[in-house]
Amino acid sequence: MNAVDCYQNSAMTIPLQNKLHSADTLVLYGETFASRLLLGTSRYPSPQVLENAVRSANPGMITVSLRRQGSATTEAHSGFWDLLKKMAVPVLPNTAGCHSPQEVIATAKMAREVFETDWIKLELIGDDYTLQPDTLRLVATAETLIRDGFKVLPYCTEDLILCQRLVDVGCQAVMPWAAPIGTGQGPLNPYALQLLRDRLKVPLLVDAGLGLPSHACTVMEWGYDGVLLNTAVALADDPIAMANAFAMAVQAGRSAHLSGAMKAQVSAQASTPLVGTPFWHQE
Ligand SMILES: CC(=O)[C@@H](O)[C@H](O)COP(=O)(O)O
Repeated sequence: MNAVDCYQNSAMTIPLQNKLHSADTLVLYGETFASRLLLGTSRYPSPQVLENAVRSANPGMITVSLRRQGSATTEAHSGFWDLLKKMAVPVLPNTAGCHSPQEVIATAKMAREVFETDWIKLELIGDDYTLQPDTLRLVATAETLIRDGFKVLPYCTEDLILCQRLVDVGCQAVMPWAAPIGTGQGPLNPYALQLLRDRLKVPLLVDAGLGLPSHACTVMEWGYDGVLLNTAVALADDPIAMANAFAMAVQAGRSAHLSGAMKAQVSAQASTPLVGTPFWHQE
């Protein structure tokens, strides 16, 4: 028995009856990832802080904007590409800043060459003020990319039918927002996000708008498979500590989800056992 298989304190060692939690990993398009937290690489105070935050979070993937970072061939940006390679975390290129399907497709193809990966986070912006995705053109764009061999992770709203259509055209995972990018407001529409989780069987990751570890923990408790976030870590006073806090929150939420939470009760239920009945037995 190893350390993962048991719970220990000074008085006793308790074998875990269910090993599900230790074996639990994020699987997307048949690939397994080390963590359910995906992290963005923008807006950090310095490359060193970015590197340390990534090490602190140990994310499953880091997402990178080809358009925002510029070409790896220009001297100004080559340090960033070197840093990405040094961190040795799988890269998820994104199409941030693209406003048309044509821009998205050209950017995705360029990213595939630069990063030598078929993964793409599909961002097709429909409104510059809210950075809301262009929901009307998203599905067809995703379909084009999938036909071209990309593993598409679409950033979308929490609309059930939109997400269903993305799955219908071949997206094996969907990434609804919690709130507009960079706002840190947390899940603004818990009803729709939970409904989505109930209705769709594919992996779902919340992408954008998370501001606190508790937001990440909450969506993981709902059964979301992962989260993608950037601003909440990059703009924290201590991004390295915050990266770790998010990593722990994601794990806590996942573990709580797998553990089966009690049902909330309307009225008080005595938790102090009656004499002679220390355990509750289901009939
Ligand atoms: C980096 C990236 O991909 C963002 O566009 C993403 O949506 C994260 O959003 P937040 O910065 O709100 O976490």
